[in-house]
Amino acid sequence: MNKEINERELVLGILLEVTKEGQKSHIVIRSVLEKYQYLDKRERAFITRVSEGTIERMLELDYIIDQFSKVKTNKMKPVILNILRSAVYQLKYMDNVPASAACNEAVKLAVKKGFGSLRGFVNGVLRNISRNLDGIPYPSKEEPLRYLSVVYSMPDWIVRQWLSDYGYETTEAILKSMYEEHPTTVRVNSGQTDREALKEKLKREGVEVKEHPLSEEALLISGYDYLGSLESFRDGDYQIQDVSSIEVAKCAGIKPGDYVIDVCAAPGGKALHAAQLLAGTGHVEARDLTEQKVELIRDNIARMGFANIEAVQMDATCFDTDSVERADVLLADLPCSGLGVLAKKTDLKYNITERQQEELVELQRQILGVVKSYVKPGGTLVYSTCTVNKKENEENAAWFAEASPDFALEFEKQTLPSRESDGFYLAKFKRIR
Ligand SMILES: C[S@@+](CC[C@H](N)C(=O)[O-])C[C@H]1O[C@@H](n2cnc3c(N)ncnc32)[C@H](O)[C@@H]1O
Repeated sequence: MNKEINERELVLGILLEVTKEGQKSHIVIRSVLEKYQYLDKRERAFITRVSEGTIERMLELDYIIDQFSKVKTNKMKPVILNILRSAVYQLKYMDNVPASAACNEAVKLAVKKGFGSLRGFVNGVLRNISRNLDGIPYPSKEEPLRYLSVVYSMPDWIVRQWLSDYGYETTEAILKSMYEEHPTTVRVNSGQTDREALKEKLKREGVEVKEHPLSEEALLISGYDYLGSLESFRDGDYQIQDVSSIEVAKCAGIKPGDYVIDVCAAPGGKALHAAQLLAGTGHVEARDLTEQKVELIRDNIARMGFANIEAVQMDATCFDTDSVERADVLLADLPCSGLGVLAKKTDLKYNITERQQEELVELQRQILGVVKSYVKPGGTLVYSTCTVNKKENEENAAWFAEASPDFALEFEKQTLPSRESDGFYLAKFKRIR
């Protein structure tokens, strides 16, 4: 590659943008790969793997560095800290990178970035870690919170909440699943094609494709560059949607001719599924807060080619008199802390706080309190989130049932994150009078 800027320097730039500027990692990585189009496949894969891996394992990497450095990570200059982090990631998790290369390249990069005086420090810390990789003193399992937080690089407050909600074994299973491979799940647009035909079409496009073990409507795809380059995607043969989220429209009991309102619909996964289940009848109103979000829904409607759905800009916290008792089915897939999709959104765990979670619980209650009157007597309300914790999920459903005697909880389901599925929660309510 062009030797003026090498792949480790690009990784450093990505890490600095994510950790210092608070940018989202997948966006920063994508824009670097777009800017440096001339990179070959191997270099692109290296940049993606080291950047994503370093961010994903950041708490563990900092813990390791702190075991071997007199200057602690919270006192280090961001450039040096991020050079060390990505080098330790290569040492610990990338067998195909020789230890000498990880150390030497880190030292060279520190010098190139104007930290020549720290050359000995960077070299010393990394050689020391490299020599002792197999004997790193991790926290003891006797301290489950600290142990799980360091080993799975998860902020304390999230581990504490999961331990309290689900116990040790389940918490560790959730944390482990974050590090398994997660191919993309797509829901087949059955109005237009079927699973067999779509499988063949995807294979012809060079995509690796498997049937989803948990859903007859879904396929697992991988090995593609980006979705927009696939004709099958542009043709609207499928929609990206996790199996857990496919359950929402499925469980809602949608019948031909129904009026469906989705109050938080962008980018449109569940609303489009509802439109598909209506098979050309009825109507879906897919709402979201901003025009920008509504545009995303419109793009997907156009791509999937449904005529029985429209996207509308509307704030779900504001009462809409025209909607009162209008909906046979109301979907309330509300903004949430997203703890069920941390495997896919690597940096979210460092950005979401317990305080924000509390605010989200309030927002969820506020929205539910407003939109419940849009449900017809006898109609259905499905509350869902892509998160994993009782406050936003079971406790909110219990609050809603208590505060709304005209609604009865029919069932609720918490799906925990796993290889095959995101973490997801849904509660189905019937309006009984
Ligand atoms: C979990 S996402 C919805 C995902 C969508 N249901 C799907 O299946 O593709 C939550 C959505 O709520 C929207 N939102 C947040 N606050 C809102 C509000 N006050 N009114 C309407 N939508 C809101 C966000 O813009 C976001 O698109």
